[in-house]
Amino acid sequence: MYIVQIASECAPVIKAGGLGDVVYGLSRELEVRGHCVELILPMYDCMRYDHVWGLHEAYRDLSVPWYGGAVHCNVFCGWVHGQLCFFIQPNSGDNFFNRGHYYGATDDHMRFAFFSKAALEFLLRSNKRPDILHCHDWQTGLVPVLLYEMYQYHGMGRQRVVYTIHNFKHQGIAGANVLWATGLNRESYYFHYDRLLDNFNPFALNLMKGGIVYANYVNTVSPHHAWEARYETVGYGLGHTLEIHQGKFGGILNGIDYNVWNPEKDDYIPHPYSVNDLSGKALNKKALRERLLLRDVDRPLIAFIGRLDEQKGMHLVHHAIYHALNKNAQFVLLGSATEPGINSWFWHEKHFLNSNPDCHLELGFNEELAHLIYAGADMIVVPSNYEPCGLTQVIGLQYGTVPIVRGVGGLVNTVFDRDFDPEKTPEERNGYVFYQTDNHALESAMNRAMGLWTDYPKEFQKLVMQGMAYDYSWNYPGEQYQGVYEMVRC
Ligand SMILES: Nc1ncnc2c1ncn2[C@@H]1O[C@H](COP(=O)(O)OP(=O)(O)O[C@H]2O[C@H](CO)[C@@H](O)[C@H](O)[C@H]2O)[C@@H](O)[C@H]1O
Repeated sequence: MYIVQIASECAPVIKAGGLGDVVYGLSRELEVRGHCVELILPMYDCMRYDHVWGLHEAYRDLSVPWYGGAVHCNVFCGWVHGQLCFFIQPNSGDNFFNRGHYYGATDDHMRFAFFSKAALEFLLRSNKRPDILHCHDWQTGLVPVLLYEMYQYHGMGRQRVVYTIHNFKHQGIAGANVLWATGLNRESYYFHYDRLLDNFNPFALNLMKGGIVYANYVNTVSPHHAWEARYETVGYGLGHTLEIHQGKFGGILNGIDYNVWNPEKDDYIPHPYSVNDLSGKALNKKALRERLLLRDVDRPLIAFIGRLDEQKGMHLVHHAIYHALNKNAQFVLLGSATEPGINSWFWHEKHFLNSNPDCHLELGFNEELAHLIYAGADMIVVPSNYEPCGLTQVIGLQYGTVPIVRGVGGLVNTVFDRDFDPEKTPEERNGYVFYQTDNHALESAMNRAMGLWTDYPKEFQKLVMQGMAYDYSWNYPGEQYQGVYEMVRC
């Protein structure tokens, strides 16, 4: 099959979080399975150009209709660690992708509406006719709308869309100007409950809802979150829309790319190791301590890696730091916040804990340090409020770092409590799970993990090895996506 992924991120060239990992990892897996895969991405000024090989102009002066006129774009082409990618660079006074950041501008809905339109225009003009367009999150929710309402009449009648939702919280709320800019026009047609009208705001369009309504298949990134999105509040108002479209909605658990996340051949860690010989892990712990100026003592080291966002359970992350220190463990946090209140809160904590020899807070985005933390830590906490899939616990398992997670979303599908899991045998369990959102729930899970590390080190090592034995590669999810593509293709 010929598959084109249209997305706002692809690791490592454009990565704000897990979306980038998934777009890259899934594309590689599909290529290994013999499919032809291409990516269309925005050409941001701040992307990691050092991760693109052979960047060259592929299409000059692509004229993208926009409002009554057109925006002229150049399309560049290059390889991101073996993956062929097209980058769209608009030449307009709006400077859509020259903002010094990926997201967070007040006109994000216009930036990505433009990107969706430009991606389709590029496919049309360059005579590319993929079997499948795979779109991700609200940024590309307009692609199936434009395809079905416009582009199918220009010779793209055989293309089918799979739409993957990585986070229901951000839905792309827009006004009528999106319709006039993209040429969809007909306000009264689109401001309709059955189409793009937001389920709660009668004056707004919802781009993610458009993706759900118009795509041929819709999924989120774990089976449990697919259930939660329909029946609990984490669908952020789209539960009823999912209910209406339940026949084409499901959950496919993410994988991780074992060529990127593999302690046996990770270039970012000084001491490779494997489940058969864990001695390198202890050396990485030492290297991590040296790098972050932590003292080298016989204590467990607990980590948190992730966006500092309300989604990730910030009050519990905060409590985990102090509870670990109270219990004579060490704590390392790597994260960045876009929300100013959370940002200043954690900068305050960082200053407060700066001279503590058992704790380090690294505020910012640092891919290389993330690898060393996964390799050097003993445990990783993921106390999320909600979590569509979660990659940090899965990467943790692969690196022999025991996850301590809250039992929500994809965390339920990937982590099985060592002491209490109702379905897994003791030999199949791989971490610790708590359910409530209060400090005591987190403490009880952390205490059980730290207790095992301190009092029963052999048992702890067994748990580490059981976690490393899990296969969370793209192999199985790749097969599932392939099945979905086959189901919807013409
Ligand atoms: N400061 C930092 N420095 C370096 N690396 C950092 C970092 N902060 C995060 N990362 C990395 O970014 C990724 C984050 O993965 P998550 O699963 O937490 O994704 P996120 O919540 O962004 O995305 C959403 O999409 C993904 C993919 O579908 C879902 O798993 C998830 O539940 C959903 O919320 C990991 O690779 C992690 O190592």
